[in-house]
Amino acid sequence: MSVAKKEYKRITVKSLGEMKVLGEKISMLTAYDFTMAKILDNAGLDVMLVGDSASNVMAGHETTLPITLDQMIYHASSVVRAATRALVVVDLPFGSYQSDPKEALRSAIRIMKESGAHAIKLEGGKEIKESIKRILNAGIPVMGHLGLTPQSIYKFGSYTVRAKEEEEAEKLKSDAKLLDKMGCFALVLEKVPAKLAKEIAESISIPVIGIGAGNGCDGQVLVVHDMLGMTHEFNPRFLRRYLNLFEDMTNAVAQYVDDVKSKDFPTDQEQY
Ligand SMILES: Nc1nc(=O)c2c([nH]1)NC[C@@H]1CN(c3ccc(C(=O)N[C@@H](CCC(=O)O)C(=O)O)cc3)CN21
Ligand SMILES: CC(C)C(=O)C(=O)O
Ligand SMILES: [Mg+2]
Repeated sequence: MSVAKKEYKRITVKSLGEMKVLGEKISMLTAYDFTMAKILDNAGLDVMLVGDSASNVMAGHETTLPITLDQMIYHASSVVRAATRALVVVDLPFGSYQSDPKEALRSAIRIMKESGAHAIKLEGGKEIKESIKRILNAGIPVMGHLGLTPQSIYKFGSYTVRAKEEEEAEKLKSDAKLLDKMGCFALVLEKVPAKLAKEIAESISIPVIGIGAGNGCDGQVLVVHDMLGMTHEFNPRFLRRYLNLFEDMTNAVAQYVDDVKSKDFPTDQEQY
């Protein structure tokens, strides 16, 4: 069966729902800064996620927990300035929404107001139901995130595959249905069995965007520095590397160091 491919001038949360219906897979990557976001937007990426993985990738922290709301807004505003077509979604960082629904809404409003982003994402299901409701009631589009939820790493103790056991799988399915029913526009499923992710994608109306969740999802997301091969020590099975930039950039910088030391750079043509 062939499906009509639609050209989108600007991706909206509605476009993603249409893509699911048309069977057009959704492409999403993280973005944390203007220059990278320009490249992603220009390349035709559908969704740019200002992930709290900036805590690891940008700031060098071990986990996503330390990054602050102010820091997320700084990254998000840089990405928003680069986006002409892509939808920009921003992670609510750890500690900015778990206390109570009012705090969650305040944090979401700050992101929308101060960065100009189009939507927010937060981790969790039933436990944060009231917070999600409040944010949705304010007219802010919400993307869910279930499965491996890195903000709860100390509860689980490792980054292993989630929902392999029946009980956790049932909770995941019911959380996914809840997020769909409440009116979230999409859902990220991280590191869960492909069969389960496919079953969920087929049983809910909103797009399911997977990371390590198999090809039955309605879209895929990766951390951009991982797929470009800049983070050479991060090697999960779900990661496909499209470049080996760690190596290429190391060689380029080493060459520059050599050229400066050997006085090869700058030449007459490279000075005034
Ligand atoms: N660079 C980067 N990429 C990511 O995908 C990412 C981050 N940072 N930071 C926040 C979260 C953490 N994420 C993770 C972290 C670890 C694995 C993982 O598979 N780790 C091990 C296996 C761990 C285990 O099985 O115990 C691996 O194979 O590398 C997956 C996603 C996804 N996010
Ligand atoms: C891996 C994606 C889904 C994420 O939440 C992040 O980059 O923070
Ligand atoms: Mg995140």
